[in-house]
Amino acid sequence: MEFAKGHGTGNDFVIVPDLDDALPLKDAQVALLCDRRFGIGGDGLLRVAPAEDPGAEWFMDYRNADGSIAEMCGNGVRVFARYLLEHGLAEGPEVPVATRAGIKTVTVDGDELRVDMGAAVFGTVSQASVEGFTWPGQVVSMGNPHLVCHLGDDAELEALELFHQPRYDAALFPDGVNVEFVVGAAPHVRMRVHERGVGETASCGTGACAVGAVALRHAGLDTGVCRVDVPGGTLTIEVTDETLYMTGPAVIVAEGSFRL
Ligand SMILES: N[C@@H](CCC[C@H](N)C(=O)O)C(=O)O
Repeated sequence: MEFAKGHGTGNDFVIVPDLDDALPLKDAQVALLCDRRFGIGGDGLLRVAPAEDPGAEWFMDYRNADGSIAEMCGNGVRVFARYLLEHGLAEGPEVPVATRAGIKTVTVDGDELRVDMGAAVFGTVSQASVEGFTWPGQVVSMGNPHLVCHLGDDAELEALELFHQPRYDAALFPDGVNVEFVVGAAPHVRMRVHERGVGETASCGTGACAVGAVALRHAGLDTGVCRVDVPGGTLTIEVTDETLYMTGPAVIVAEGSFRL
């Protein structure tokens, strides 16, 4: 089986080209491919399959490292577009990608890629707990679910123990949730994230979108730009009247074959 490996701000993915849609991967196969000791290793897997939607040629079949399906992956869609561009499967500068959360258009922006992610949808206020500490959290949908919690300072963010899934209101999130922990205020915030179906990762694109949108809203801004630092780098979030753009790097680091 051919594969490639890529990452966006340290959020890494196994890429499986399945151009004839002949390789529907089972959960256990995805988990093996993403295993860092027994497989290739990745926070998730991107299967490149033909799109059914006429607005895009390719569908990003995104799976979390545990094999579970998620609606959307912000770093993944940039890495997916980079793969298409490098393999002559798309021409650019605009690359429409079909996802479970609709078509996302990725645009080449110098060395980086900019994605029209669609507007953030704000929900209720809930809470998340880690090791007996509880923070209020803003619910945000970027196609997939997020809970954005603000912490007091950098020391509190550094000290956070994210080996385990933060506790959350399971009635509100029956399918689980990605939890972001943030310090700072717009136009510049820092975050760590615990991803549903993965664990703590070096970055989460949809999480950074949710965090940037919340930071701008806290600053009383309906539109604007917010820099979001993640452990693996920096993503830039721009909120306009119509939509939300995320800009950041995406690189392919390896290609090879794997015995499944
Ligand atoms: N890392 C991703 C998000 C991947 C999906 C997430 N774990 C979920 O289950 O919703 C990103 O860059 O957005």
